[in-house]
Amino acid sequence: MDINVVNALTYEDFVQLFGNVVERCPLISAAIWSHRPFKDLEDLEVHITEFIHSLPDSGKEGILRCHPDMAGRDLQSGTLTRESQAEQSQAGMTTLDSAEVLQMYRLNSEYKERFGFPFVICARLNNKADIVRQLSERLKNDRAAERERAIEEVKKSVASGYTILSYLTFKPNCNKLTLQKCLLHLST
Ligand SMILES: NC(=O)N[C@H]1NC(=O)NC1=O
Repeated sequence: MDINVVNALTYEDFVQLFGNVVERCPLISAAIWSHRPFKDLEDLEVHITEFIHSLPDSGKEGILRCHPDMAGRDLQSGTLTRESQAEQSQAGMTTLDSAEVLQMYRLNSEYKERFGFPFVICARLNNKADIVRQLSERLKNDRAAERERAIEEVKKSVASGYTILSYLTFKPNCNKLTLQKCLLHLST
């Protein structure tokens, strides 16, 4: 896997490719571009999660507030990003019945009222039952503990099963030349 192509990207192409690795937070990729060259894609993921970890509480809460609710209005109105749409769909959020949609709305509303940021979970690692259970259980946390718990879920979305490479193959609408250049080199 040739990481040199990623390291050679202009910051414009880098942000276009990786800008939504953290939902609706392109600033993070724009910032870690300064840390290239990356040893490999795992090193790139580590830089992203370390940047998040280094933020003050207000910055971490800002990242959380950029996440759309699970089964929320963005899903209902079709305004989720491509990544979120796939993640929420995979977790069963697109096949809820009306009672389940109402339950998620009520739990999300209670959560946001209590914490001032939305319930965030790595949807790809959870199913519908997990999400409802975690939302109900995490409502009982204190604010500081829940902020850190939610940020851990964001980091799981960046690292674990969701490698940056799978992200790369996932974004066909980004700059074709950049993507083809990356995939050609990264797959060798
Ligand atoms: N609220 C929330 O966790 N939203 C995000 N999580 C995820 O995996 N996809 C999303 O849209």
